Amino acid sequence: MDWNEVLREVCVLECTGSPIEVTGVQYDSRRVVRGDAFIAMRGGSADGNRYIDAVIAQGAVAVVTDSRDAYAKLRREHPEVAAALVERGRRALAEVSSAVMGHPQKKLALSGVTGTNGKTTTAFLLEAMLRSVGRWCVLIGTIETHIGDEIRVSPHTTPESRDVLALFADGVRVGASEAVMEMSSHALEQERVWGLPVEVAIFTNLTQDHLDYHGTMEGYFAAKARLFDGVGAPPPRVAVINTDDVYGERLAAGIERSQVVRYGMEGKGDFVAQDVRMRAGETRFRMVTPHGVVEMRSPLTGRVNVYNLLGASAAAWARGLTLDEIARGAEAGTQVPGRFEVVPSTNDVTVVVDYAHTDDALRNLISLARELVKERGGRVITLFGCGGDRDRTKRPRMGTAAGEGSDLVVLTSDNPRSEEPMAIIEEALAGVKETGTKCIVEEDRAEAIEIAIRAARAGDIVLIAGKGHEKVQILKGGTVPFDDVAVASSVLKEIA
Ligand SMILES: CC(=O)N[C@H]1[C@@H](OP(=O)(O)OP(=O)(O)OC[C@H]2O[C@@H](n3ccc(=O)[nH]c3=O)[C@H](O)[C@@H]2O)O[C@H](CO)[C@@H](O)[C@@H]1O[C@H](C)C(=O)N[C@@H](C)C(=O)N[C@H](CCC(=O)O)C(=O)O
Ligand SMILES: Nc1ncnc2c1ncn2[C@@H]1O[C@H](COP(=O)(O)OP(=O)(O)OP(=O)(O)O)[C@@H](O)[C@H]1O
Ligand SMILES: N[C@H](CCC[C@H](N)C(=O)O)C(=O)O
Ligand SMILES: [Mg+2]
Repeated sequence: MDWNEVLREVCVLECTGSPIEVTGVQYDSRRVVRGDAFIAMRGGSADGNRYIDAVIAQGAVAVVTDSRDAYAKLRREHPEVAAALVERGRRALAEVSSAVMGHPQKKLALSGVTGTNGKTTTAFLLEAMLRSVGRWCVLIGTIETHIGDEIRVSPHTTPESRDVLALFADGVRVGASEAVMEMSSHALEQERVWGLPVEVAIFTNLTQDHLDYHGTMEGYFAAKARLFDGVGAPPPRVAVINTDDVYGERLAAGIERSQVVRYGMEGKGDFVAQDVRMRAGETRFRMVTPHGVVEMRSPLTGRVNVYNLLGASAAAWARGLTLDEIARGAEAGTQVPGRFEVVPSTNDVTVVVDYAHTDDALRNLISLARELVKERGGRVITLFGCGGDRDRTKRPRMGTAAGEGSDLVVLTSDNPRSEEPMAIIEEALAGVKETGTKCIVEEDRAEAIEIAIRAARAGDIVLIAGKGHEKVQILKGGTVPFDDVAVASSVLKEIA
């Protein structure tokens, strides 16, 4: 595409260079090939401007930067390359990518999901509902990316705008008409979603996480709330909000330019669940809405999934589905990998792998487990760890949450990343100790899983929390394959 045409759509402060053709866009020097435009972005650990010489050597024909120094150097040393100076690199990345890729975001109806917990599950459910009426979707989120029937690995929950737009373009090529995307607080803050026209925005809840990045709960809330203002795009047409959540209620009260649809279980919303009946592998409830009442049935387990079903249903309604279609789609929504996933076994111990990695999620998970073992008089054994290079203040809180509801806690590692595993464990242990619950510490996660399962008696439930679908353990020395379900499964076979 003609570079001057591209620049017409970008907020440019200054530019130089003769007309050229660009064939692609990259923000990571390692991915640049001949004919690309490179957008240099300054980040927390690297500076794209440092790679400008390298990308030119690799064949980049245009370079965009928000650094005046880098721009001046470019003009001096590489006059043959088209250069543009912009206010903000990430915004330019979205604008350039959109122009080069032919604005794929305009060809899809986009639903965006944000909140601390439940984004992945809600997105999967909404996709299932849309698919059940024959609409082809692009799904972007933590576990995997779907382009219609094709499944790809997700490097991030919410990728950079360039990658989102490339996935949208692939979706359009295979006939997708809808996109469903998780929008993490990191992505909203960094404007990875700049210029995406969100049709329906969903807010699931807000509880403590990621304070290492956002500083305070107010900062974290402000990042999530940006989805509802529109990030380089108009506000969403419909805002679907869990108003049982205090932050959700605050958010809803401040919205003026979108249609607000409230959901919850406490009777005051538009989409409300009544008469909830739950057991392992099945949840039923009556969904009362301004448009009628429908019986809902889902293979997902637990109260948190009632919320996820309500949010997805309200969004599906906003996308034009009838209540009967929504109920059929909910029934078709299958197990989300690593979310209350029961490990198959012939033992009379139930082992569940779940992605709970905040104190709120742990509390919900443990109270659900407690309800399930109540009748058979079983105990709840909870295994967890806390991520390294992530919010340290949530560690003791997670410890307390695990200790309060469980009969036995097994404390271990969960992606220590650059940190010392035992130092993370100590911080979480302080929280468990406050509760007085017995706690076994075992740094090695595979050993810890074995200890937890071997400690269980008939009728008990073992919760393996924090890693869910993840297939690796990230350690200082490198990343190694690791799969909670596979490890638990082999222990269960050994003791069968
Ligand atoms: C804190 C955070 O969000 N960091 C992300 C962010 O980093 P950054 O802006 O600091 O960028 P940087 O790594 O310093 O690099 C600056 C620029 O130099 C470029 N570069 C860098 C090296 C090189 O050799 N060549 C090169 O061109 C990079 O591509 C980038 O354009 O942008 C980078 C490029 O996209 C991401 O890789 C990086 O994710 C890091 C690894 C990360 O761990 N992110 C997590 C916290 C995250 O984003 N998580 C949320 C979900 C959280 C949840 O599930 O609750 C997510 O949306 O995935
Ligand atoms: N609506 C909810 N409210 C509270 N907790 C929930 C809810 N839905 C799921 N959970 C808990 O949170 C865990 C993660 O769920 P899910 O993956 O759907 O959330 P997420 O917001 O996508 O998380 P992440 O930000 O890490 O990608 C689940 O395994 C479960 O323990
Ligand atoms: N995607 C989230 C949750 C990861 C959960 C846990 N497994 C961890 O590594 O902390 C994050 O990157 O913070
Ligand atoms: Mg997710």
